[in-house]
Amino acid sequence: MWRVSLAAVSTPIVRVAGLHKTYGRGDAQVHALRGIDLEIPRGELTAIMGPSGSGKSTLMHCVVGLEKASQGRVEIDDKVVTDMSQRQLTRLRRDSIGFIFQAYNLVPTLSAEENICLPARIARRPIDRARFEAIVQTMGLADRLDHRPAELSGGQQQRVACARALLTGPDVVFADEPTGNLDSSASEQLLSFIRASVDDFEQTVVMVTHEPDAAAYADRVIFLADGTIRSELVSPTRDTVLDALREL
Ligand SMILES: Nc1ncnc2c1ncn2[C@@H]1O[C@H](COP(=O)(O)OP(=O)(O)OP(=O)(O)O)[C@@H](O)[C@H]1O
Repeated sequence: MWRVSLAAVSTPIVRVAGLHKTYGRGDAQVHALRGIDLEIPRGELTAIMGPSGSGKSTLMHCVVGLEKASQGRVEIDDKVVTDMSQRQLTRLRRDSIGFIFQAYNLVPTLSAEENICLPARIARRPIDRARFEAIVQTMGLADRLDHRPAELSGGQQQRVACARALLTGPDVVFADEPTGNLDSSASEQLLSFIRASVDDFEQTVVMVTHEPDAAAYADRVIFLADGTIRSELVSPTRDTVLDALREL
């Protein structure tokens, strides 16, 4: 019997159409995004790559409504983000989206466990203990849960940030250079975990990265240059990513 993956048959979780973002006016105007059309499949890891200034962070910020698009439409799970009020955007980010940023944004006075559980507590959701245990075990954080962020290594702090983003099983997790300041072994651990969360929990993850090794963990890579999508790779390897980057 044919097995069809869920990602292949389901509708995209994120749809972007005709997205433009312009900063400033007159001589100081910058066209950060110049008409982006994009669909992010459910249950996949998508990487976004491109040179510095190509619009990667702007794209991610416009998709989650942290920045207001100048033109165009963004939908997340059929909800039109570009039509939402600030209040609706706050609720969307709280209930449906997980974030992993390079600056880990952990609360310094809270323990690792309290940090991981914080978004669930803010959203007044019960903690799924089985999922918590599974995530903490896979992340190798079980013996660090009582530690405050300052008592953890950079890699451990980033894994706490990752566990925090995944605990509630959000519709989609956005990660902005999640391995940016980790050494190679900490990077591999984190990417393996992100990969496992996609494979085992059908989590959807969108990750901005500069690193071909990190992009090779993805199901597909979108390449940006000068605020437009230049190319796309499915089932990337380090070498095919390097080739695509050279052609940008
Ligand atoms: N708040 C802002 N005001 C003015 N210009 C901005 C602002 N944010 C970004 N830009 C400009 O928009 C363009 C795209 O920036 P963006 O940060 O999205 O690029 P990026 O691909 O994420 O770069 P990097 O890889 O260096 O993080 C750049 O030219 C940048 O200078």
